[in-house]
Amino acid sequence: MPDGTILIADDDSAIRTVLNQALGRAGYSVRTTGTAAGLWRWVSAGDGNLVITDVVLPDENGFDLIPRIKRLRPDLPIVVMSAQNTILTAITAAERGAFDYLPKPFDLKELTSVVQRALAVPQKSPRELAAAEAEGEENGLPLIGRSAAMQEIYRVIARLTQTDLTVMIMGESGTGKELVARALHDYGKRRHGTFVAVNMAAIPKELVESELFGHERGAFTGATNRGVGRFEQAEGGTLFLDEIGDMPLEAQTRLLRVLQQGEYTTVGGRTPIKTDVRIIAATNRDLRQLIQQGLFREDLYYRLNVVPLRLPPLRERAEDIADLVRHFLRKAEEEGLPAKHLDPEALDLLRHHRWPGNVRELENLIRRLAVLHAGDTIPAAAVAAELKEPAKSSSAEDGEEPVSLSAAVERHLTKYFATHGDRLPPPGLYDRVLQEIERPLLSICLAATRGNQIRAAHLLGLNRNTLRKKIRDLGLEVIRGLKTE
Ligand SMILES: Nc1ncnc2c1ncn2[C@@H]1O[C@H](COP(=O)(O)OP(=O)(O)OP(=O)(O)O)[C@@H](O)[C@H]1O
Repeated sequence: MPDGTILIADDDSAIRTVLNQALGRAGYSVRTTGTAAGLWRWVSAGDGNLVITDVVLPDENGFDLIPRIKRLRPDLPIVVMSAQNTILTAITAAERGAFDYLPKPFDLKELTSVVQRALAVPQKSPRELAAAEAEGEENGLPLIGRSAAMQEIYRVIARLTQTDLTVMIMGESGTGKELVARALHDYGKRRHGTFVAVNMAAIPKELVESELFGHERGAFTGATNRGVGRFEQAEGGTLFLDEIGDMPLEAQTRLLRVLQQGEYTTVGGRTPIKTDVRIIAATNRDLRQLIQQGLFREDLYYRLNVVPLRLPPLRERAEDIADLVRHFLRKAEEEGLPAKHLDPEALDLLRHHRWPGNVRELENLIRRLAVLHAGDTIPAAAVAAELKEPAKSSSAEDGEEPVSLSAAVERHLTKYFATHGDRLPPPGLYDRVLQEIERPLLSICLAATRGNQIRAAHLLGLNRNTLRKKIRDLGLEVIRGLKTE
């Protein structure tokens, strides 16, 4: 039979009754009150082994009460319940020293298991009471969505704010992986350090190592100066490695060393450099499959996957769509567009869409509707037309197949430039980019003509000798009869 007295503060008498019964049945003795003053009286008298409190109480905000309780009784665990289910509620609860946070409505089984854990773990002394952001102010929220799936994400983020653990964020493109990584940084211990994001897929493979670890002067052709790597930039802060599955094997080995020994060497350098960087990785690919194919190191996978966080696709949390739409419409308004809202039927259409490009696709669609639609209520027909519309110029952003080659190249290059922040990419970009395009262009044409160079030259509109030279320069393998017709 578990023992311990649980003090419950909630102004809703129905909730008090339900909790009283559920925890009483589980064997605890329970005392309930509808006010902060009632709770404070018990706590200051030394009663109770655990507090469960609502945030909004008639006489005081639960969040203001927590630090006082913690000062008086640092070991008394506090569980916060709230119907204001935003990321800030979860984080504020963690910052104020709450043991856990339960978004309302919650499952009673979940409550009992939180209670068991809280009573089993000896509480730490109160943590730094960081100034909490104004609660419930949706405008400033980094992540929108109150679905159960997002609540779970917020709780994990809140638990991680006091740690430096390596996190692996998994999720389809556009689900908000980078946003979560930023939230982990912005609300964590390293928030005063720099957040550096690098997209592995956007950097030419041969440059990944120097990009991450920096290079010495003369380390390779074109390295006329010492190059500062992303690790150095992120010192004391967080390094976000996006699309980690695209990291070449040699760079993986260097990264593993950082995670094992906390040090690295620059490209062309010999002296190991100590580093203090928190790593957050993200992927939209199945890393286990890449491991099986020999493309990803298993030992690195385990080092990165200390805390796995799976971001659900938007189609699995359709209940978040209304909040997201409101958020994006408000953003459009802030950008100077007239205020608009969506007709309920239009919203329904959005709830039933599959969203292959996830939140990014929704964001772009709302922006398009806000720009293109004249009236202040956007009707279902306008949404239906947009959803039916095949790719438009911004659909590459939506995570669907890009419309045109130039749109795809533009998207790729924009990402590539963005990964350099204020700096410019290494010189020689023109030739590198053209080669990247030339290579698939030639190999696809050669495959289509079953390696017949005369036909391939004709298809390309190139002189045969020019094609032959390009094949040689690019080191392409030409296999005859590659493609069966
Ligand atoms: N929960 C959310 N609330 C508000 N905006 C969101 C949310 N999730 C994603 N977004 C927005 O959607 C867009 C895509 O998000 P983000 O870049 O974080 O996704 P991602 O998973 O990292 O994508 P990719 O895998 O393509 O890099 C961004 O503009 C981001 O602001």
